[in-house]
Amino acid sequence: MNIHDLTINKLINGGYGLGRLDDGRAAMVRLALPGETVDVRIERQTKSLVEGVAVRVHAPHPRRIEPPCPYYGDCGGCDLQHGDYPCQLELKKAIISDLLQRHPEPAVRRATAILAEPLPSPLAFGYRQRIRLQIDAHGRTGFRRFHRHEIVAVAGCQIARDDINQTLATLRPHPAYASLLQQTTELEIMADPDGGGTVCVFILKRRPRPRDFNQATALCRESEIMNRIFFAGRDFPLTPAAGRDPQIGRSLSVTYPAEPGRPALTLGWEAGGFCQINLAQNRRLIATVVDLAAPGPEESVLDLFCGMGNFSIPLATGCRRLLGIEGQGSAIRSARANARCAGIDNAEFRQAPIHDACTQLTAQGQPFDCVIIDPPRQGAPGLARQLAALTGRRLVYISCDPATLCRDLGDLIAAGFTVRRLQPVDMFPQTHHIETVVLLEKN
Ligand SMILES: C[S@@+](CC[C@H](N)C(=O)[O-])C[C@H]1O[C@@H](n2cnc3c(N)ncnc32)[C@H](O)[C@@H]1O
Repeated sequence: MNIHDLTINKLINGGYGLGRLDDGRAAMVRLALPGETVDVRIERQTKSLVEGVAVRVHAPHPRRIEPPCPYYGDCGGCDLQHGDYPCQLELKKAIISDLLQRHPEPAVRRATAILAEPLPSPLAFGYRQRIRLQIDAHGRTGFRRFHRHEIVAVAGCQIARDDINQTLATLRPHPAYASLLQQTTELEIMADPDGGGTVCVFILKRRPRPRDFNQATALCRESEIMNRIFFAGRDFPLTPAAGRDPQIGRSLSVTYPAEPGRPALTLGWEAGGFCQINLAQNRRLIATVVDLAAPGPEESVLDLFCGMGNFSIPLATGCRRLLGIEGQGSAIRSARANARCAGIDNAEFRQAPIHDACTQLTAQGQPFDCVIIDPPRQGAPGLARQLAALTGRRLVYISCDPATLCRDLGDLIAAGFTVRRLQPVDMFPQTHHIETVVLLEKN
């Protein structure tokens, strides 16, 4: 069933256009823009809510464009490609602003006044450092449809870096590739900027057999751009399968050249481990975090959810002492290696669940001048009081979900913080996702 002539009032978190039906129900509509009048194909509905997708636009937004990707609308990925890039930035700011304004805590609502313009990404397409393709029962590779298990087969991805698309193009005609895909559920292709090529991880249905290793070796020999192949699976760890170099190292790395006021920076991480997806924009994200944290040479810094030391390494060069905490063992190994490579000897990295580590540090009663927190999408529920106890002066919160950020800001304000700066950083062009860096100070 379709809805006709629905007016979209605004875009909300998740990238949905919000409208209201004559019967009073709210309608959340994908692929629409504010102010548009659209026909909607209903995908789900309840007594109070209808969800669907815009199938026809009668009165287009002035910044609506023809999406360049042939899979747009089918693939569940880029849900803002129908707006030009400046329009996407405006919409992302409006989404954060709307969430702040609807918060029950007046101090969160007041923070809307200091919400800065989002920092645009240097690249609006071709920026993703890695993609994860799903493999269907016929050995086709693709991305999932929106909220569906079904796969949309793709030959490439316009938001991925060129070297990733080139890798995919060289793999596709190869019989060894088709054969490996029969045993594969997911394929991750990632760029290794310093290594000058790409790395593939085949997630296998079962433990690898000698024939799989032979096929991986054949693929590496044929492809000029792919440096290394790994196998991984549910019941076995990341396993080197083939590589140009007989010593198949696990690390990938990026080097950012020196800029005025910022020394050169090399960051490495292990294949399959976390790194920010948009490496060019990551340089700006790091600069934003360092500028807001502004650690003095006599200050101590606590970096929670530190990963491979993305913020810890540049922060440690400007402070007396840094402690980084992170749950993933491979990330901690990389953080220690990154510190060694940068000649840093004032940073310590501990592998621990964040809540446990915060409880322990709070009990020790030694606050840090500055605390950095970069949690996953779920945010940091239940940590506000501990963060208040652990923070001497400044807290820098890096968030990839404005809804959980606003919830946590309410708790942090109640725990004794004031919001001083709110800087969105666009790490994910063409999608509704937005990173926000927030500076809070202890009252
Ligand atoms: C958004 S990433 C940020 C990593 C790093 N700050 C960066 O910029 O690359 C979140 C990190 O938190 C880690 N993590 C998630 N939940 C955790 C938990 N409960 N305890 C410890 N670490 C956790 C993940 O392994 C991941 O490295």
